[in-house]
This record gives sequence, structure tokens and C-alpha cells, in this order.
Amino acid sequence: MELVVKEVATRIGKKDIVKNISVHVKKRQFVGLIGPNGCGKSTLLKSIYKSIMPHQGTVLLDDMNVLKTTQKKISQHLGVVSQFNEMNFDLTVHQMVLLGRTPHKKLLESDKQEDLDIVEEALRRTNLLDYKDRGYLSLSGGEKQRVILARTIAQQPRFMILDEPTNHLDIRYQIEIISCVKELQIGVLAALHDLEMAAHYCDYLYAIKEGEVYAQGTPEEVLTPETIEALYQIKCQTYINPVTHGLGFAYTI
Ligand SMILES: Nc1ncnc2c1ncn2[C@@H]1O[C@H](COP(=O)(O)OP(=O)(O)OP(=O)(O)O)[C@@H](O)[C@H]1O
Repeated sequence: MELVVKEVATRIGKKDIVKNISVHVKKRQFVGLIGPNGCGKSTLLKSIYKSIMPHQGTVLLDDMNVLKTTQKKISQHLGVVSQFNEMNFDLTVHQMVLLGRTPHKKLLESDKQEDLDIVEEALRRTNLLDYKDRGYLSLSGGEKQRVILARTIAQQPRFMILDEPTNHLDIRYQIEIISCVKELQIGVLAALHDLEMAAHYCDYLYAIKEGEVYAQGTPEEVLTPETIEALYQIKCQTYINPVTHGLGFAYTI
């Protein structure tokens, strides 16, 4: 699916947090949002998946006008993995991932073999098959994050929004999670803090500063020392990382 966000603006209280932002994610593109803490990445993503209602702009997923569509219908196409996934009641990992099937079901419809097969495949892709009977609340932060990704994969979305999906993860799982999403070959819009990951995985980047698009383009176009210094108020040099052969970054304050 293709995502077209046009001139979205969002205010929280009296503060303009997202100011007239437009974003385009073409079919199967992996597009990143970067920018310092508090610049408005999460608020923009929440405005796109309608967890916050923007006061201006339109959001189209193919021909679906997201801001005018019910959450259930949106969830049949759009999956979201966000930073905070606390819950107060305990389910097993299997039950949590099965919840991903809910948008595709009628009220009280029971689980079919097809749903169980989809859940099994999502657990396999996220390396969670051995965890399936564990209680969700007993898991570490990183394990919980993988369960949320598995639940989102089981939802079989045609577009995914990731809000700092690798927040709790050690470096190996950071790579595994992003690679796993990349393998789905669907459109993705992801807020990422790790610039090397953004350079490696993203086809296109939007750099956000104070609620506006400060720069956009391919990672090579956006991730220049000048742009990084302006975004994060640091000194920066870029180099070719000898291990990944991608862009590397050296910083100091
Ligand atoms: N519910 C809220 N009430 C008041 N202010 C809010 C609320 N949600 C967000 N903000 C403010 O909006 C600004 C943007 O926050 P947002 O979470 O979108 O930034 P971000 O770029 O995702 O940051 P981070 O990288 O730290 O996650 C921040 O100053 C934040 O304090």
C-alpha cells in the first residue's frame, strides 16, 4: 500500500507539535523519520494512525481516507508497533499474538485453523516459538517488543508504522526486528533513533525538527554532517563503516 500524508498539523493543548508535514511512502518502500527527542515524530505517527486527531491535513492509504475511517477497518490494513506496550492483565505469548487476528473477525467469531497457522508463522518469524506458553508480563522489555511485532505480523497488515520499535532491544535484536519487518516487503514508516540503522535500512528519510520537515531525501542526501549537526546540536563526522560498508557516524558535543 502507498501512504500519502498531506499537510498534517497537530496541536496538543495550545502547542503546535506537528506543523504542516507531508510524507509519501511508495509501495514497499521503507521510509524513516529521524530527529531529536521531542521534535514531534511520535505525534506525527499517532496523527497518521489516528490515535491523535490532527486539526488539519489528510492521510491516504491507497484510496482509504484514514482520518474518516473506523479503527477496525484501518486495522485490517495498517499495523502499528509503538514504544510503550504495558498492559495490566496477563496473557500468554500465544494469546497475545492471536489478538492480532481480531480486526479480521466478526464479534465473538472463534479462531479458525487459518488463524492459528498465521500466529505460528508470526511466532516463527520473530523467534518466539519457544516462548509461546510464557506469560507476557514475565517477559523482558525486548521480548515483549518482539511479541508486539509478532502480533502485528499476525494482523497481516499491508502497511506498517513503527515508532522506535527497537527501544528496549539489544543490538542483535535491533537488527533482527528491522530485518524481519523489511522481509515482509510492505510499505513501512518508521521513527528511528539509530542513524546507522536508518542509513542501512531506509530507502528514503524525513528529518524532523521542531515539528517541521527540515530535510528529506535518500539517506546519503539527508545524513550529512551539516544536517546532523543542525538537528541534534552536536559535532559530527561521517565515514564508511568498515563492517557494514554503509554510512557510519562519529559524534561529540
Ligand atoms: N499528551 C501530551 N501532552 C502534552 N505534551 C505532549 C503530549 N504528547 C506529546 N507532547 C509534547 O510534544 C512534543 C513532541 O513529542 P513527541 O513524542 O511527538 O516527540 P518525539 O520526536 O517522538 O520524541 P522522542 O524521540 O523523545 O520519542 C514534546 O515536546 C512532548 O512533550
